[in-house]
Amino acid sequence: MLVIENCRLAWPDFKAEYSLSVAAGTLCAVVGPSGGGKTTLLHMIAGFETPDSGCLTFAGQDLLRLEPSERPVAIVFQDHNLFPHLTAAQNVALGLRPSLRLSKGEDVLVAEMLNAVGLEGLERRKPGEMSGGQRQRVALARALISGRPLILLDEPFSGLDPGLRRSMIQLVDALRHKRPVTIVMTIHTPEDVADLADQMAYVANGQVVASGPPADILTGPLAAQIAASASEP
Ligand SMILES: Nc1ncnc2c1ncn2[C@@H]1O[C@H](COP(=O)(O)OP(=O)(O)OP(=O)(O)O)[C@@H](O)[C@H]1O
Repeated sequence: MLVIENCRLAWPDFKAEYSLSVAAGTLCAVVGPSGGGKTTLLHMIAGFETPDSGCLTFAGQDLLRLEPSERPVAIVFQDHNLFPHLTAAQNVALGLRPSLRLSKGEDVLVAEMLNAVGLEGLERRKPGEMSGGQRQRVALARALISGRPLILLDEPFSGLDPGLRRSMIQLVDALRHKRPVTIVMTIHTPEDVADLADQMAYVANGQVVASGPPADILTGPLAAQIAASASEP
């Protein structure tokens, strides 16, 4: 279980106080208006931002005592942060061994992960030789192969066309059923994830205003606001 309790952050122009619980092995979609604090929430979980007060635990472990690199967290950003001079296989392998010195068994794991995300045959391509969707698959594979149990996806598929976006979300859903991971994903298009997410959290003005089953959130009192934020450019 990921538990965030009254975690406060304050900048001159933005104040946040987050409280949210996400059950282990579930997919939580974070929605809400632009500037509402979705990315900041993920950055805080990953350790890029430190709350002034509050509690943040995962599987009972106090994450606030850990450096970002020590946290059981892998994060995928919208711009996916791939290394342009490395092949798809090497970019994925970084999630396993930052030195890229892989054992034979680890080579096999990388190949299996590339297959799992539908990139068989493209192992030797560099990011510049792949489509946006293929690059996102590499970034996803790198996060998943890290073996870290908490995966944070920050608008990972928003640059893709609607059909590809939906199929990437289905891929995330399929992969999480193969290996138990807890996923928190920010998304601008709640309808893409409504039938797959276990939980939806609406974040606005630096707070989790509501959280629950997607059907309840999408048809509840916030329905109009969620629809409005989904139609923002
Ligand atoms: N390091 C920082 N210092 C000061 N302000 C920051 C910092 N990081 C984020 N903010 C502010 O926090 C607010 C929330 O930003 P955030 O990126 O979390 O929103 P968001 O909901 O993810 O928006 P979007 O949907 O547009 O990506 C913004 O006003 C932003 O300017």
